[in-house]
Amino acid sequence: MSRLSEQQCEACRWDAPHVTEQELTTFHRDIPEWKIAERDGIRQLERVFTFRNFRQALAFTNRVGEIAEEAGHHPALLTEWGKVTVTWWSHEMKGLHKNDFILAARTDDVATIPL
Ligand SMILES: C[C@H](O)[C@H](O)[C@H]1CNC2=NC(N)=NC(=O)C2=N1
Repeated sequence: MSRLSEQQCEACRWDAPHVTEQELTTFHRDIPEWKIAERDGIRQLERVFTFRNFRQALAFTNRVGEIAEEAGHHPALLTEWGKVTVTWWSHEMKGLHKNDFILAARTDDVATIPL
């Protein structure tokens, strides 16, 4: 199987399958820095990225915005001085779909490109 970040997102509908516990464990190995959080009974992937200042945090936020628009799948982004909190989940299905792991892996990829 190719790396998670290179896999394609599938159309995500409210009745799409949530990741199984086994898939979750497997996919998580590709994105070990991401925390699996639960808010209001909805599982989410969350990671905090740190930067030297607000401008860099904002530039990274926009990069994540670009990959989200390309995929038609959108995260919650909290941009602060020197840090961005990125949270992925599938709103329509109220949980985690493989798409979230793919986008988390792509987020890690864009974070390695110098700003
Ligand atoms: C119509 C449109 O494709 C949907 O509303 C998309 C947009 N982006 C989305 N992003 C995420 N993370 N979850 C969704 O369920 C979702 N739905």
